[in-house]
Amino acid sequence: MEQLKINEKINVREVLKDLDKYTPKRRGWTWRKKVKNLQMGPFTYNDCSEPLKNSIPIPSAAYMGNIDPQPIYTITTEIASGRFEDDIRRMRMAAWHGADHIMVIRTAGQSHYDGLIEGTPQGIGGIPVSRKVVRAQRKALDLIEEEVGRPINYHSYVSGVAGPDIAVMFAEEGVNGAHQDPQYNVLYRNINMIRSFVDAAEAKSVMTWANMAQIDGAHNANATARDAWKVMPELMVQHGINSLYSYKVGMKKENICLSTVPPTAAPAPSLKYDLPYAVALRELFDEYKMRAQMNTKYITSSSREATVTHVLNMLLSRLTSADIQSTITPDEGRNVPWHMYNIEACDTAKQTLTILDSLMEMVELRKEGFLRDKVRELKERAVLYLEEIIQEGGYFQAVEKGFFVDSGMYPERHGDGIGRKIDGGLGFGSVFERDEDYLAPVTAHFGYNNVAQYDASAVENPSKLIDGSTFEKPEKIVFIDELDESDSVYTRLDDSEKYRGTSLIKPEVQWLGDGIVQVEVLLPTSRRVAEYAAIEVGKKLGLTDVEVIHIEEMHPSEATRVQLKGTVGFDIDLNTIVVPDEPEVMSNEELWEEINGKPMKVVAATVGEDEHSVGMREVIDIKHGGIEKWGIEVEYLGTSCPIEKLVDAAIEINADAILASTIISHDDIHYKNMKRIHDYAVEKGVRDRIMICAGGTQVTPEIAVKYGMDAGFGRGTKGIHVATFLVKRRNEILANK
Ligand SMILES: Cc1ncc(COP(=O)(O)O)c(/C=N\CC[C@H](N)C(=O)O)c1O
Repeated sequence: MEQLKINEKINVREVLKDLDKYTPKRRGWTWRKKVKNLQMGPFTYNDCSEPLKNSIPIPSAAYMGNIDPQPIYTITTEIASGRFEDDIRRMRMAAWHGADHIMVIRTAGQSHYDGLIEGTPQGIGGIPVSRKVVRAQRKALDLIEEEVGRPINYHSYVSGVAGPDIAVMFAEEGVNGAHQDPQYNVLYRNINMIRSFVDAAEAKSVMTWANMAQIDGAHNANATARDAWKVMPELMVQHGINSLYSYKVGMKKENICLSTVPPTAAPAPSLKYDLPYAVALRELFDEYKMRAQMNTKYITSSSREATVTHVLNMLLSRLTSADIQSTITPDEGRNVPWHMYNIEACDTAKQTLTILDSLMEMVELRKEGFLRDKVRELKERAVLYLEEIIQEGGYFQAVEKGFFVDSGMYPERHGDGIGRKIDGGLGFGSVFERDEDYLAPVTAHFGYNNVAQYDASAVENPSKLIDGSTFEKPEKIVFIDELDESDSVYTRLDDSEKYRGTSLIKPEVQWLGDGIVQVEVLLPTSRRVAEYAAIEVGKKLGLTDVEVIHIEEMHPSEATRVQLKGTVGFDIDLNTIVVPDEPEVMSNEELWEEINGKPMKVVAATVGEDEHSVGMREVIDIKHGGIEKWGIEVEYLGTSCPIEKLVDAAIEINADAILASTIISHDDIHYKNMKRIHDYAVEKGVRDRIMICAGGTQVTPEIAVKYGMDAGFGRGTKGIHVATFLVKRRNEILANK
């Protein structure tokens, strides 16, 4: 499949073609490459990695030459709408916004499938992670990483009763990272603990062969505990159990990532809890990688609140360390995350980590006092907890006794932990001791394997007995296409075909053509009433399936803020839309020649009671690419300039044009001022020989003209746009004389 074209959408049908012949370009995890003293624009960065070939910077980059610095941390976004074909589109968006770790949430309950899922059925809250889905998404990511110019790590979960099967499939398919932690099976999926640990050894052995990065499941205790900060001691023990088990299976420490979440959020005094914990963890596990996940427990339907929490989570990462910064979408508390919120999460991570560049060159953590006392206390609690587990006979016994996720902070116990039976849970009784003559002629197999009985020279390479396993001979992989002719990507593509490659588009939040929009209203009534009044607003707007997704009191009786979602019943036909051409601009040479040939004078000011000056200065000053650059003579009258003074000055110096900056738009004062300038110039009898332009962030050009301007300039206007207009309009006036 040829490279992606920036101005063309990814063609999912193309991606699906010849999937049975696709083999992964590489295996294993790719870390970002640090660039020491990275120069971007006028700035030097110390904690950044190589810039991208193509990307979308945060909006304020517009003030700084559109630079888009990439922090050194890998940035994760979790994508799983249930339709992998739409997730591919979102992956492309996220990659352009700086994500290089795409984590795919699995369909509800996939941990309980005792085997692989095949084909491309639609998922619930995630996608059924099947070989075909993995292959299609990895193939799409090959194209997307080419487009942005940075390797992208593809990641999902090796958990559940089919863990080893999934690990093998991931290894065959070039998956780059996965969650693998037997404790997750035991505590959160009630899978038998013997089965879980035996499977984990196999799965980890395979992941090691594939050089995959592993993320553990400790973050689940944060999310599950009554009070997340109470499980800090046990979390360190959980990390230790999975990390050491992985290491003993043969996994390299640099591929073992501890999944650590700041345990609290406001209104708790968070850093008093989160910082000591983060320091203690990193001191105990300094040989391993840190996968910092943002807090998902104390997240509500307020995307603003989630974003603030996540920004401070990244301050914590910078104050301590992180190798992977996993983002949580700010709408996680109210939806199956939508496209735009995955992108917001990526931008929040990139923006915050960039702001905090070089932080630890300027601050250091105190070596005595509260922080150190708490760090020590947490370590002591963790060691005591581990000692008691050993006293009780080990991990399995401790789980049986409900040691884990107890709501008391160890050694305080409330007896309400998650208890699991050694002889219980899914898969109990399914583990058998291998016979004397047990043989599995495969690669990366864990444990006893009597290869020598057939060929002593093959002991280190059992698959030699069958001339290579699927790891050595990918052509031996059996690729199963679809199992269900109705529930597959093809039926879904057919259903939404009319929005592919036609002139029809529809608003969407997660799936092409889903028609869902979000509306924000503020209603001058109480919360309870506003909830129902907002739904009426949605219905009167013609929306169906109207639901309130966030509601917030401004005051018990004065007002309530409501965000709702609903579905539109219409398509937009792009053939019926008039899209004005981009304002063309003249070249430097053309402008210099024009102004040299016919000098031009303008009078400029910010009008009315308005002190904003930055915009106008950018349009005027040479160093910002302003109109003086081409020799236009400017008389700048400053800010809060009366209309009459502006026009009188233009008359006095016989100016060719007036430039009025109108930033404040309250009660449409900007348009009212435009009309006053026009009317006063008419009254003075000079309107036909002086061009009048108005500009400002809230100015809509078409409306400015309606209020008597020759031209209006909105957000993002540059000097060259204004200079081009003035020269062209003056030539028109001269031609008509
Ligand atoms: C160790 C482990 N295995 C499997 C799963 C999920 O597996 P199911 O298919 O059973 O849902 C999880 C869940 N957490 C991952 C999402 C979180 N937001 C994260 O980024 O880590 C897990 O932690």
